[in-house]
Amino acid sequence: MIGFHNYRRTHEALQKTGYICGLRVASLRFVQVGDPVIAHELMQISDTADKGWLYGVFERLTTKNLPSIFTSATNAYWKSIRKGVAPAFNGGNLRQGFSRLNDLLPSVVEHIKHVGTGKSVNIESIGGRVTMDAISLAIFGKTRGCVEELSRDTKPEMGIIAQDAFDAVIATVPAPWLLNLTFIPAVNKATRALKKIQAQNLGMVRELRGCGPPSSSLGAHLLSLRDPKTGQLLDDYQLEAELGTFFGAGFETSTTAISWALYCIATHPDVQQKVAAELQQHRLLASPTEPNPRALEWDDLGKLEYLRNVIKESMRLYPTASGGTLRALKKDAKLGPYPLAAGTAISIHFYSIHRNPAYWDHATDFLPERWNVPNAEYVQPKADAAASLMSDGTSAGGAEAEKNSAARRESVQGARPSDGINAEELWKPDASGKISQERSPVRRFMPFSSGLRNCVGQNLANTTVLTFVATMCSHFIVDLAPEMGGPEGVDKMTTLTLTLHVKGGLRLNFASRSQA
Ligand code: HEM
Repeated sequence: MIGFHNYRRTHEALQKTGYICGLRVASLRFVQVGDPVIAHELMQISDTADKGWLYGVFERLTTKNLPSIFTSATNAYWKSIRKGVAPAFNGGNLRQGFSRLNDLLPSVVEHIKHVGTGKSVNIESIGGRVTMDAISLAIFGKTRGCVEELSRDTKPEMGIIAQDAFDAVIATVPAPWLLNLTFIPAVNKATRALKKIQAQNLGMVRELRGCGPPSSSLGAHLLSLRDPKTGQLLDDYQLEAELGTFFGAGFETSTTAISWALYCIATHPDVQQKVAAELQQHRLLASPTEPNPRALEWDDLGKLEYLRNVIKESMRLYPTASGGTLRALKKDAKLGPYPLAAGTAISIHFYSIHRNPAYWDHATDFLPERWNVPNAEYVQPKADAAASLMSDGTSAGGAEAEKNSAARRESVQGARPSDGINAEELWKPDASGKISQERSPVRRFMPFSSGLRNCVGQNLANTTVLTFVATMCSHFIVDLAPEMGGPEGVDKMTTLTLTLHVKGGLRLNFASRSQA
C-alpha cells in the first residue's frame, strides 16, 4: 500500500492535488485524504463508513484468522470488546501502572549514565523495553523483564518478532495468496515469522490464564470478555487475537512516539532549555549540586504543561501512525463533485493532515507554543479559507461548491473555542466503558485517530511517553548523535512500515546533568 510504504510520495501527491486524490494499488482503489474537514465528514458518517474488509488482512497474524478489536468491522463483536476493555484504562489503573513504571526508571537512568557522555544510545531499544514493560504491567500486573535486559541494546525480542510478522502481512496485502507459496525462500521466511508470533501470543494467553492478573487490570478485563454471538467467554484463539493486538498496537507506536519527542527536544536547544526550566520549577531537574532531584510523581504529570505541549507537537509533525486509518464506504457517497461508490476505500493520511498549511500556521515548524491556544486540536477559524480552497481545488463548480464550502464553514464555526468545549475532556477516552461519539468539532490533530475507532490505549500511551521523556530530560541533556548526520540524515532514513521511524534506530547522546 502506497500510504504505508511511501508516505512521502503520498504526501507530495496530496500537496499537488489539494489534499485529496485517488490512487490504485493493483486492483485496490483508494481515496487518499489529507484534509481534516473532509476526513471528519467521512469518519463521522459512521453508518456509511467503517473499517470494513480493509483490516481483514491483519487477521492473518492470528492462528485462526480471527478478528480483534482493531481489525473487526464496526459490528457487535467490536463494540462488545471495546466496551469490555475501556474501563481498564481508567485513572486508577493508569496511576498504578505509572508508579510501577516509575520504579523501573532509575535503572534506565543508571544504565544511560553508565554508557557515558559522548557515546550514543539507540533510544528505540531503550524506549521499546520501557514500553513493552509498561503494556505488560497494564495487562498482567507485572513486567516482561525487558528493562532488566537493557544492556542488550536491542528492542525486546517480542517486538522484533511482531515487526517481522507485520512486514510479512503488509508485503502480501495486494495478494495474500502469495503466503501459500512457501517454496519461495522469502515467503517461507514470512510464514515462519507468522508462526512465531502466533506461538508467542498463544503462549501469553496461557500465561494470562495461569497467572491470575490483578482484578482491574486489562488482562482481567480480557479474560472476562464474552463473544456476543455465543455468550461464551472468549476462547484461547480469540484471546490470542486480542492480546496480540494490544501488544502490537501499543508497543511500536509508543516506542516511536518516545523517539520522536526526544528527537525534537534534541534538535531544538531553546525548547530543551524551556523543558529544563519547567522541570527545575518543580524541583525535578538534576544538577551537579542536586544530582538526585525528587522522583517524578503522578500529580506532576498534569503540571508539566510545556513538556506535554512539546510531546503533542512532536506527535503532530511525526505521527507514529502516519499512514493513518482506512475506512470502507458502505453505501454510495459524494465528495464535492466526485461520486464514490460503495466499497471505496478511504485512506485518512494523518501525516498530511498534520502538515496541511491551510489548517496550521507554519505547518512544518516545531512550535510547542501553538498548543497554548485553547482547543488547538480542532480546526481553527482560519480554515474558512481552506474550505473555499478545497472547493476550488477539487473544481466543484457553482451551487455544489457553494454548498460544500458553506457546510465546511459551518463545521469550522462549530470548532471555535467560544463554544466552550474542553478539548482535554474530549481527548480522554471514555473510562466508564460507554462508547463515546466524537462531538461535532473538526479534529485536525489525530495521532490517535478520531471518532469511534480511535485509540483505546491513548491514555496509557500518553502516560508512558510523558513519564519516560520527563525522566530523561530531568537527568540528561539530549543531543542528536553525530553519526545520524544531522536532521537531514534523520530525514533521509525516516521510513514508514508499521510506524513512522528511523531505519536502524535513532541514536542520541545523553550528557548527565549531575556531571555537567
Ligand atoms: C503513542 C502511542 C500510540 C499511538 C500513536 C496509537 C495510535 C492509534 C491509532 C491511530 C489507532 C487507530 C488505527 C486505525 O484506525 O487504523 C489506534 C487504535 C488502537 N490502539 Fe493505539 N496508539 C498508541 C498506543 C496504544 C497503546 C499503548 C495501546 C494499548 C496497549 C493501544 C491500543 C489500541 C487498540 C486496541 C486500537 C484499536 C481500537 C479500536 O478499533 O477500537 N494503542 N491506535
